[in-house]
Amino acid sequence: MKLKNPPVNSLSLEMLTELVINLEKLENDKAVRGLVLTSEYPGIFSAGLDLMEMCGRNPAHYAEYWKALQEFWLKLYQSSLVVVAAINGASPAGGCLMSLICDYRILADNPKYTIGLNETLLGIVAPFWFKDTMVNTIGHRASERALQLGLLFPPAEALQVGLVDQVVPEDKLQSTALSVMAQWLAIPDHARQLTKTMMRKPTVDHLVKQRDADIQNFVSFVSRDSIQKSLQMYLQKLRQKKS
Ligand SMILES: CCCCC/C=C\C/C=C\CC/C=C/CC(=O)SCCNC(=O)CCNC(=O)[C@H](O)C(C)(C)COP(=O)(O)OP(=O)(O)OC[C@H]1O[C@@H](n2cnc3c(N)ncnc32)[C@H](O)[C@@H]1OP(=O)(O)O
Repeated sequence: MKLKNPPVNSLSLEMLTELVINLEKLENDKAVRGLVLTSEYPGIFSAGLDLMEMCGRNPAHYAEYWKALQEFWLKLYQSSLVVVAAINGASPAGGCLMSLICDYRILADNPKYTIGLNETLLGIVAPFWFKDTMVNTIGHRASERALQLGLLFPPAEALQVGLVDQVVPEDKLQSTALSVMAQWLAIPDHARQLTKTMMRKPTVDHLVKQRDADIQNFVSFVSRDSIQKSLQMYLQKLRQKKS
């Protein structure tokens, strides 16, 4: 599956909705057992959540957006397919989250392709289920440091901390993803799927129990004037970078 939402594959409401529909189609197709997630645009895997969905909108919109993001996370995290992320570009915040919920992550070796949950740099806070997903991958201490500092790791550091499973030359990314997929598909589906469900259930249950409260938290947090100001300033900085 190739992410395709120019210019930076930000996760807009429309993009999240399409991703969920496509995932459902693949899940229901008996001929499909695995999925490689990559970007149509080498250089950018995904810029994460679409900041335009979180700026200057009304509470009903924020609630709808957050629910769509939860839905996407729940679908992909619980997918019965083998999901391999072939990360061919920068992968900040929601882009990193999307990689973390795959079964295996391969990052192309390019110093520009940084990955991490950098929410604090925007003056916002990664919600508990982003944090849980990261802790499940790299452990508590490394997550605490990475989350507080909003670290974006270049490939060698991402590998060292365990945020990705492999770093490979850019021209070997897709072929490596296919050989990793072959290795995972050699395991009987039912045994692998039950194991995945068992490993992920506590994290899934945590969000499912708190879903409505989490939406309310997001809406009231993002509606604050101070948060709106931080997001606007961040967007301005991104735009000024060009000039
Ligand atoms: C205790 C209480 C707790 C309560 C908690 C409750 C709830 C939690 C609340 C909030 C949590 C919300 C979580 C958010 C997670 C996120 O994902 S936020 C998004 C973070 N993303 C980023 O920081 C990435 C920003 N982008 C970049 O760094 C770069 O764009 C890039 C991806 C590295 C690409 O660089 P490049 O040089 O190629 O492109 P440009 O920078 O020139 O960008 C082109 C164009 O795209 C716009 N843009 C970039 N990123 C985004 C984005 N994420 N959303 C929307 N638009 C984006 C950029 O502004 C440019 O636009 P243009 O100038 O109009 O062309």
